[in-house]
Amino acid sequence: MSSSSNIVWHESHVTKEARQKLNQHKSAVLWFTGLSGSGKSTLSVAVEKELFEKGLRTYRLDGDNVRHGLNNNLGFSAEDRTENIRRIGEVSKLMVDAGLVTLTAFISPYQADRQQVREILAPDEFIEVYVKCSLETCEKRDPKGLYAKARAGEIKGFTGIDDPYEEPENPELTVDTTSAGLEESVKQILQYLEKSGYIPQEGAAEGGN
Ligand SMILES: Nc1ncnc2c1ncn2[C@@H]1O[C@H](COP(=O)(O)OS(=O)(=O)O)[C@@H](OP(=O)(O)O)[C@H]1O
Ligand SMILES: Nc1ncnc2c1ncn2[C@@H]1O[C@H](COP(=O)(O)OP(=O)(O)O)[C@@H](O)[C@H]1O
Repeated sequence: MSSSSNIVWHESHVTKEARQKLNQHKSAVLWFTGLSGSGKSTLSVAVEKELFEKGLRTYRLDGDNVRHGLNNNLGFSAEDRTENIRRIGEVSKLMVDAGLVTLTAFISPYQADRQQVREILAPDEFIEVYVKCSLETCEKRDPKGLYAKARAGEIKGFTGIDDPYEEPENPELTVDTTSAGLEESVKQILQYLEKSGYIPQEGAAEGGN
């Protein structure tokens, strides 16, 4: 809920549609959600690289550039996670307005918070990608050694250990990284984006009808 009053939205002459036309592609958010270690960062980096090389205008938001800056006053309580996701949702919306394909990589453990982000965007602007991975596999990977710390009681309220993760109810896409390798998962996401008209079909003639 906004606490500001007497604020009037100032329309820009350069619209989102004009920016999309200039960029020659739709703008949207690819919202990666999943447990720590499921592969959100790895996948978003790899997918962004592919999109960038195809000539799309992209930007990636993840913990390093958000929790160390914009959200450096937030921790991991339920309230702080909700505020974290709310701000990231609003920043993503601005980026979509700027014509970018935006990729976000946050645990975003609560269904209601993800739904809230979905609702501030148009239906085809929010693509929820559930990076599904068993806790057992995430814990085995433990790329930052945080599961070991959580199990040892050195981190309290760690997602999947003693804090909840609510699985997406109706994601646009689920990639199961327990069984699939990185290349296969990237391919699955790119195929979805092609099929849904966000990027040109592989092999389609350039400038064709
Ligand atoms: N308590 C607790 N629970 C979960 N994760 C923790 C915690 N403390 C620190 N970390 C590290 O912070 C990263 C998750 O930050 P997010 O901003 O994605 O979290 S959230 O969406 O607000 O829940 C997460 O990074 P990823 O491993 O990339 O998911 C962890 O490295
Ligand atoms: N299919 C896959 N997709 C993404 N990462 C994978 C996959 N298979 C194995 N991995 C590995 O899992 C780890 C995931 O770590 P990371 O991307 O930091 O996860 P998160 O951002 O969700 O915490 C990396 O070491 C990555 O190489």
